[in-house]
Amino acid sequence: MDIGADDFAELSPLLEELAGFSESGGPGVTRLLYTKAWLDAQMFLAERMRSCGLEVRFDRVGNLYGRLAGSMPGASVVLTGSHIDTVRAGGRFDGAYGIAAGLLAVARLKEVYGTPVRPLEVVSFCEEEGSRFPLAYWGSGNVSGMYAERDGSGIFDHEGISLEEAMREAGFGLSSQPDSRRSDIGAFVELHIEQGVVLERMGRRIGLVESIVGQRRYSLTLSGKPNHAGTTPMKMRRDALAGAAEIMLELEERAWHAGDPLVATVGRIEATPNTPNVIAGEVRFTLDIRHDDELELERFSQGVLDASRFIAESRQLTLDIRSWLQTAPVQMDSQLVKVLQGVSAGMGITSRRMASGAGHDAQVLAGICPSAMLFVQSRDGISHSPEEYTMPEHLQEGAAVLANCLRQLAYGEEGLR
Ligand SMILES: NC(=O)NC(NC(N)=O)C(=O)[O-]
Ligand SMILES: [Zn+2]
Ligand SMILES: [Zn+2]
Repeated sequence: MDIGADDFAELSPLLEELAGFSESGGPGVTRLLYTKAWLDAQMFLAERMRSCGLEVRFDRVGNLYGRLAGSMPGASVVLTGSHIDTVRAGGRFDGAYGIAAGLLAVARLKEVYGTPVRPLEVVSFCEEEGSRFPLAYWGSGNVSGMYAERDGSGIFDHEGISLEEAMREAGFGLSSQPDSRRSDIGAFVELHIEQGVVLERMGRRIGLVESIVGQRRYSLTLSGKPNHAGTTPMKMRRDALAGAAEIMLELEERAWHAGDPLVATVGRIEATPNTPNVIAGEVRFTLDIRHDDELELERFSQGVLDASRFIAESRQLTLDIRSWLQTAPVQMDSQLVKVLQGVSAGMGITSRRMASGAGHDAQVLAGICPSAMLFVQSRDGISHSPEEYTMPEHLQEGAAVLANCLRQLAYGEEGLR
């Protein structure tokens, strides 16, 4: 008998508990890499994994694993899970859902079917969003080899704390801890909220992700001359904030012109000294650019950077550009997508193949093992916001589909390369 949505009544309370691990003050959930809220959440999950009878371990960068050993010697691991970090003032489902559902799914499989053939693991990746440090996928990237632990040096957060320092402060980065890099994973299945409106509009319950967009992220620093707002005539100004505004509008206009699926965002801006009666001497801001075609993505990004240089020069500003994320669009494993589709259909649950405009750990894991993703609906497509919401019945249904997929992958003698 298949596991069903009713087996996951504990899911919403677990997500509620996880949402409690947040920087205080709200709104929404803020759980940035290696902060106290982050560490408390990982420790809470570790305890929960232990109480479900899983073997628990942290790796060197702070990824947390719960493992159910398999009976076949040397068999590759079937892995599920997602990321524990959030954006600033994010929702309670992005990332946390895939971990909570994965944990309960593995626990339920253990209860119902006992020891699997292949080892079954749930992971709580330490970081995916790129919200604290100018770097994203630190967790899965250390697993895949996209990053090495030493890449944490020379990367600083807003307050000038290095990634390396923050990692050590949280109790990681020790040579006694297991190396993060893995080569024993046979398949990765990540369950996540859609964060868009496709499923809701189409009236489908499960999204089967076929591809994930490519991304570019940059930090731009424009420098001009801070000066008095009252005594400096307009023609004598070198106003970094006005220059930044012009670049932002140029970016937006180019993005409109390029059309779907190109999207471009300036999500963060900091002006110095950020005072009403001082012309801004320096402005730092970010660019986030995405497309499902690598050539288009690269062409658009270079065009925007050239235009930004031109704007800076014409305003006598200096421009420093730092590129800190470049990911190519990634296809999910077609065989695995078929497995997920078959399981959904077998449970009588409607599904739809789709692309993801959000980045995910699954795109990083795809570099080392067959990877695929399941989506559930997001109310009104809202995410990266305290308003993020998915109905409990949808959450539970997604967990049940995940559990049955994991069962197919880990409890059969065949099916994995
Ligand atoms: N699922 C996500 O929200 N991912 C986000 N984070 C990364 N790293 O892409 C994003 O911005 O799309
Ligand atoms: Zn996110
Ligand atoms: Zn996410």
